[in-house]
Amino acid sequence: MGVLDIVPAGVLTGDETRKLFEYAKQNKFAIPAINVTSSSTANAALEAARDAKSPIIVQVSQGGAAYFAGKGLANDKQQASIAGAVAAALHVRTVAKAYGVPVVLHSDHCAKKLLPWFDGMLEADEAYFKEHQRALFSSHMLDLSEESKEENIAICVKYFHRLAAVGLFLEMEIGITGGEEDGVDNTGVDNASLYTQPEDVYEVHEALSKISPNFSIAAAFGNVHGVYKPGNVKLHPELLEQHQKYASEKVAGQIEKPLFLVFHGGSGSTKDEIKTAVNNGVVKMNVDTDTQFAYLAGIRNFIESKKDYLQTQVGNPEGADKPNKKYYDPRVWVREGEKTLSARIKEADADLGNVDRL
Ligand SMILES: O=C(CO)COP(=O)(O)O
Ligand SMILES: O=C[C@H](O)COP(=O)(O)O
Ligand SMILES: [Zn+2]
Ligand SMILES: [Zn+2]
Repeated sequence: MGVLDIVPAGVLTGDETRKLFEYAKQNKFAIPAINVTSSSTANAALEAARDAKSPIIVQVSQGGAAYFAGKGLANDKQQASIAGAVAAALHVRTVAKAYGVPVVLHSDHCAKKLLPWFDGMLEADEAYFKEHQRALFSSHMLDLSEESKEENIAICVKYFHRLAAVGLFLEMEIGITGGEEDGVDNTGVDNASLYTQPEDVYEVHEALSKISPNFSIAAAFGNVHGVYKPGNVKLHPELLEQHQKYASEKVAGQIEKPLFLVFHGGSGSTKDEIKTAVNNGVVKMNVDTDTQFAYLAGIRNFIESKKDYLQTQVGNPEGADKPNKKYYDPRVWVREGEKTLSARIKEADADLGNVDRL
């Protein structure tokens, strides 16, 4: 019995996403969520999943989606971020089945000021639903963690009705992820808000579970975006156990771990931290900074080692008349980045226990 006995290959619906997360939680593994910015990075993520024989989450941030559409486009009304998110989704949809793996197609953090981006994606989901009886994406994230708890939950509830109507899964954030995301600078936030309280997590669960079971919670446990030298913010994945216990008691102990939890800021985390998080019901871990660095590594190494083949179109150490086309063709050097990116994703799969899961 494996994941493909539960959900199909290709892009999953919200219901299928929940079934996948339920299976992952029961079997104590989690799925990496990789931020992609192009068809090249998306393909590398799918390739890693195929090689690891595992499901994958492919996601776009607001800035990543704008990049997908093209940095030359205006984005004053989020038009590039909307078009890029749709383009990324259609690309992944078109090729996912060929890789033979289940894919959760997701959008990353959306703060209050970026809601027009969310609205645009949701309109695309609703249009796609009319034609195909399923939404374009599997899932979206709302991140109202900068607002009051009341407003955060109220906005999530409002949107969750609309998401549920077209079978979408929702990820929400309560407590703040430190570091930076989409121009929201959380480097100086108060330390307490980096660690969410069990009562607050349960309040979210209570409000959202009345609408649909298809949601997850990114509760903060000292998470930080980016990789920095060790500082005073410490990751405490052991705190997540309290959220599960508190929620379990509230639902009269019918389920041991009622919550689907999400781990933001996966880059730079230790294997032990990841293991503890997964044991406490984390089903999704976001990795961006480490995969950005991994994509660079293959390209950088290629450019350095082939330096003398990349200065002129004709002429290299093998002869003044030798053509260099097979070195400067982007399919050669970008491919090197795809290989190192794919390798880093497979490392995340191993850390999360997401290997040989099909
Ligand atoms: O949480 C993330 C995306 O939402 C990724 O964080 P890192 O860049 O620290 O891996
Ligand atoms: O939110 C964190 C993700 O790493 C997205 O980052 P980004 O906004 O630079 O694309
Ligand atoms: Zn946030
Ligand atoms: Zn994040």
